[in-house]
Amino acid sequence: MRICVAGGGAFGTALAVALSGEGPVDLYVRDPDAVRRMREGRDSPRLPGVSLPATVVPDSDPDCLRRAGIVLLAIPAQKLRGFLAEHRDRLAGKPLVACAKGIDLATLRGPTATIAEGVPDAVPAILSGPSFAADIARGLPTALVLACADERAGAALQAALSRGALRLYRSTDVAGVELGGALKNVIAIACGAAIGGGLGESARAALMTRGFAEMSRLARALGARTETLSGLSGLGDLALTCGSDLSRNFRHGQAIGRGDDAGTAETVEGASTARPALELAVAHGIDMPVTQVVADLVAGEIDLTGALHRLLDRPLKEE
Ligand SMILES: NC(=O)C1=CN([C@@H]2O[C@H](COP(=O)(O)OP(=O)(O)OC[C@H]3O[C@@H](n4cnc5c(N)ncnc54)[C@H](O)[C@@H]3O)[C@@H](O)[C@H]2O)C=CC1
Ligand SMILES: O=C(CO)COP(=O)(O)O
Repeated sequence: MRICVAGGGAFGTALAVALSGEGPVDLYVRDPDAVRRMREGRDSPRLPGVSLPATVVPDSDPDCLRRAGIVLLAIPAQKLRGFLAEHRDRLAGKPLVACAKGIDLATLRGPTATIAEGVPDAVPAILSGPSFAADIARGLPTALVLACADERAGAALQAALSRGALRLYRSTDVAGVELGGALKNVIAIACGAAIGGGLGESARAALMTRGFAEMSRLARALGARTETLSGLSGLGDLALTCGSDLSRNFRHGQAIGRGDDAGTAETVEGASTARPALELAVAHGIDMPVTQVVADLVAGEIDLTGALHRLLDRPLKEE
């Protein structure tokens, strides 16, 4: 079955490379100049040092989406709704695997609900878990989780998308897998800010642990299973992203913590997910102090000192 990866950024390109060992994989990239450069140089500026196998087929003709039996959507969370609206007819009836980690700012929906609304007859699924694009592209061992509400479709996708070093677990807990991936990015910004601001490793561990507690509270309130959050998309990805400056979310936080200009050039999903996560928390009566602080830090409404006081001055409580 022909696979098409939509989105020629770091993750989409890495997935196309990893999946291309068993036959050609189309990589839909909307910019024809970028496609020409990828075809000529067999590389991508988003993945320095990685060469694209001949079986990765960059294509700016969106009809490659129509030809595919499975489409992986490596499009950032805030761009997914627009992408689906533009290509709705080409995507109709297919399994669509969202690879984004975020919550839509305008609708407060995760990627699979965005797919269900945008392409009602598609089979929505989500792929998430600890994985830097550069690791996947180099064929380093990676374990991810693929969640699909339809158990049979999920098992078929798991089989079709697993490769030697790319090991996919499956789940039917779509909400848990989506929220694990989306919310950990927010906590990674908090950890980056702590490290960038010189607050120390103990502060990072505290933020990871209390951050995980609030991620789990919100996910449970939204129908997720608690054990999903303790899995790859949740605790696993939290450990990766909060502990490494290969993470863009972590680096964004580091810049904020140092008082530098954090910039807007890179995709930093946690910066746009903090606010909608908070709106969902308020709607469900859930306390998310770390997420609140990140939303305000990212918006420039408080600085690191203000954030620190906010968290430390909270009333003492049971763990
Ligand atoms: N980079 C990584 O290591 C990982 C990224 N992810 C997730 O994957 C998603 C994408 O991330 P990256 O690829 O790293 O970001 P990126 O910024 O490198 O690439 C995003 C790509 O999406 C394309 N795009 C945006 N709107 C589009 C549209 N309407 N039509 C066609 N293409 C469009 C952009 O042109 C760009 O090439 C994010 O949600 C991220 O959290 C997940 C795991 C690992
Ligand atoms: O999601 C990721 C790793 O699992 C990538 O993290 P960043 O988007 O923070 O770089």
